[in-house]
Amino acid sequence: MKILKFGGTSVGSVQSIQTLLNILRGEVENGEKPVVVLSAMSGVTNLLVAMAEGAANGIEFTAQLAELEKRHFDVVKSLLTVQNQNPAFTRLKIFFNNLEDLLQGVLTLRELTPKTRDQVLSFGERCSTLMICKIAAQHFPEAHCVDASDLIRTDSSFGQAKVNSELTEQLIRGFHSEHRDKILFVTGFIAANDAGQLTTLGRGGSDYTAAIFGSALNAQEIQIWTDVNGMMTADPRMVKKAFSLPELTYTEAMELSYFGAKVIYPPTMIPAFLKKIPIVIKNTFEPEFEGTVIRHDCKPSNLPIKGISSINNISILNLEGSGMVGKSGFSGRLFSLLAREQINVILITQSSSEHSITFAVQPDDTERAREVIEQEFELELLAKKLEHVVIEKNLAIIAIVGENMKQTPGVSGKLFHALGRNGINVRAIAQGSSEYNISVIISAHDLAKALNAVHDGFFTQLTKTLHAFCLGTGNIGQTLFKQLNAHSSYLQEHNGIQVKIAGIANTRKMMFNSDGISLDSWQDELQASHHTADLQEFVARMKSMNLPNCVFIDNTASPKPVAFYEEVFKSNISVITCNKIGNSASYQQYKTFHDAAQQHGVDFFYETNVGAGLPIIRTLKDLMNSGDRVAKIEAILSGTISFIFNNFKGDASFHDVVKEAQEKGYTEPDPRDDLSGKDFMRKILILARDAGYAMEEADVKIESMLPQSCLDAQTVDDFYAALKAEDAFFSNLKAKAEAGGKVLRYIGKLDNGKAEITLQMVDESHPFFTLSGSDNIISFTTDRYKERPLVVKGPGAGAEVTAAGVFADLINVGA
Ligand SMILES: NC(=O)c1ccc[n+]([C@@H]2O[C@H](COP(=O)([O-])OP(=O)(O)OC[C@H]3O[C@@H](n4cnc5c(N)ncnc54)[C@H](O)[C@@H]3O)[C@@H](O)[C@H]2O)c1
Ligand SMILES: N[C@@H](CCO)C(=O)O
Ligand code: NA
Repeated sequence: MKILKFGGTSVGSVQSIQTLLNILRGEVENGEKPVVVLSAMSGVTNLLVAMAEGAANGIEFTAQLAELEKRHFDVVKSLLTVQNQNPAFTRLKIFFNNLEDLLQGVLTLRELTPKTRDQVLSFGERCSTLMICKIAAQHFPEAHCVDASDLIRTDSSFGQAKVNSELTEQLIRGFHSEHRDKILFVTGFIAANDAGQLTTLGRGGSDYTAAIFGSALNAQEIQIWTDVNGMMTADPRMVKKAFSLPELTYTEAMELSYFGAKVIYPPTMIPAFLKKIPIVIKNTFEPEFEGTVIRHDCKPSNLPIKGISSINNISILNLEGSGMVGKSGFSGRLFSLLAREQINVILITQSSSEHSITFAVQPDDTERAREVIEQEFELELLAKKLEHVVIEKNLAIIAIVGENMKQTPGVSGKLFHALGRNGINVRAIAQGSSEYNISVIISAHDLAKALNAVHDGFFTQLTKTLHAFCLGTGNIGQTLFKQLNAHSSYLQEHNGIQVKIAGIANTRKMMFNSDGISLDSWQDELQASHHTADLQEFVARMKSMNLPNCVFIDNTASPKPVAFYEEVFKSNISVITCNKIGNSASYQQYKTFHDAAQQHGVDFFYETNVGAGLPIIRTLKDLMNSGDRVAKIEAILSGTISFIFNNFKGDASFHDVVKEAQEKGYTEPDPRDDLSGKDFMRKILILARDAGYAMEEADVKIESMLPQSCLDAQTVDDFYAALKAEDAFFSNLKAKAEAGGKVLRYIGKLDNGKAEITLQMVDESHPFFTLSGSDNIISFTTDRYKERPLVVKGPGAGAEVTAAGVFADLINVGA
């Protein structure tokens, strides 16, 4: 025997009622004679409340009553044959007349007692059940309408009546045994006291009705038909990646939905829980979907948690003072007081020093809680054994739930890591020793970010989403977007990583989208954006969007973004940069950035600062972290100059080769930065600092390869003109090298803390002789790589390899 309960939306429209009939047909064809429990049509209970409360305040209800009638009559007209309509209209009309009389009474007396209110509300379920039973009878002649107020006995606590379980079960069993051949359609939510006066069962009342019937009749299962796909891993309005859970234990269901349950209200399920009757939550609007089964014996799962629940607005009250230290009975007094005042305490924490107690309540209860506490503990306050109650508002609770966390170390670590890494401050923590639930209190402002970060952290089989804010849409920036676009589905499938570009800015415009800017149309969108670029605002927006796994990417060659790095780190946002200015300005600044990133637990990646995408920074870091010591670095680290020397052959002009290097995207936006040695100097400086030397720019000796006239040029155009005029100078240089069977090489060296860059002519015995294209080469001589150095070599400039390096840094964020 099964119980099928249909909620408001499942009986709310002609279409959903047709689905309901199909679901029922499936059961009947399997030989079932289910008990069907029904809610009021969606929106009807609220309408009844509004009418009743309105009437108590002298407000007319005729129009609302007409609306109520119409909603039911429209269904009757659509789903009952003409000859069956009149009897249904007559019966419904009697209900509406009774309701009207009642409301008229309320209007006249201007008074709405809880008892009358229950009577008014009962019409929602009574009308829907009558109507649906009549419709069902056309298909199933054994349909039989049952008013649950004849069977469920309660006390007289109107609005939230307590069920007399023993008597009720007797009545239900007796009734059912006489109607075994019937399909019973039962009104949810309503009951009656011993005097036969109507009562209601409170929140989740129809689910409760289903559980009461299920328990009384020892049902094999209780199906709860609603409008969502079962219970989910988190609130789907805040966590887009939330997914439906196939199975939960009763305890998990309780814990998960304790905080702001939407799907079911588990306390109502206790009768089913006690008898170990499985509860199946199904979606009327997607009946094939399996939904969630809540049962006693779930299949083992290897996930440490089942889901994350949350309450989006709570307050906490903090009590401190010597008066409670070592004093038994203090918390007893406190919490009995709150219970007496019907103030629901959502969460409690107390430190083992017993000096303070913190507890969470609904915002509406906050002030009253303070008042009653300060009254109750007036003497302690006067004697200064207790401080005044401190209230904090605008907080939220996030809780991870699952029976698997019991005896599993590392679960709380994961939770706090996800929160900490995203800069979410934890105000209070609670974990019961049953280990089913770890709850933390955070700022309400951080809730969505926290939920997503924690969800990503625990459900790693799902995609992890990185939110990137990118500065610079030039050579590198554009290429990065192209690569991300081309590679996004692979990344998602194979690495479980999704990159959303949440912000883009260049020197002219900026734009934002927390759902991710389209990488097909970003150029048009940026062009059309009404936001004028403003770095300060860009950073402020990035912070206020408060997205999880957030990364700031600097693809500019400007010092301006660098001024914001520290602030960005302090906001727990990682920084990736191909811009060398940040790391190569003062050592103090370099150190500040590294310290700030470390202190805030975020990443600072800049692989492309040296040798573009070649693994140079990473290699050096690994050497250092594993306890090696760098004795010497020798390197060619200008892709531009490499390219120039490798192509400056025969009768090629130096000027033309430089132009070509720029066109190929090897040079800095201003090629003088390459040819003056400045770009190389920055790289040597960054390597030296990463190798542990607190060096400054002035400590790097640079032998310039440019004649003074080129260095003096004001603009890039002037520079090219000067270069052209100096063609003979470079041709001579080349001839001299060639005459000796040598090539020109611009080589940097870091030797025991001394750095220099020199122009050399090397013969084929030199390891750097055979370099080609835009290749960089770097050799690390270290304590461990002493005899033969560790060498990294390959193309060290160009948009593709640089963007690829930024891309790789991005994928490693948070790894
Ligand atoms: N080309 C390479 O091989 C290579 C290799 C490694 C590193 N890099 C570095 O990549 C960076 C970018 O080089 P590029 O060739 O793409 O330069 P680019 O001139 O083509 O593009 C720079 C972009 O930055 C934007 N920009 C500049 N100042 C800005 C500001 N204050 N706010 C917002 N946006 C700003 C510009 O609008 C432009 O879109 C440089 O720092 C360079 O050193 C380049
Ligand atoms: N302009 C740089 C780009 C790589 O940092 C070079 O030529 O090496
Ligand atoms: Na590199």
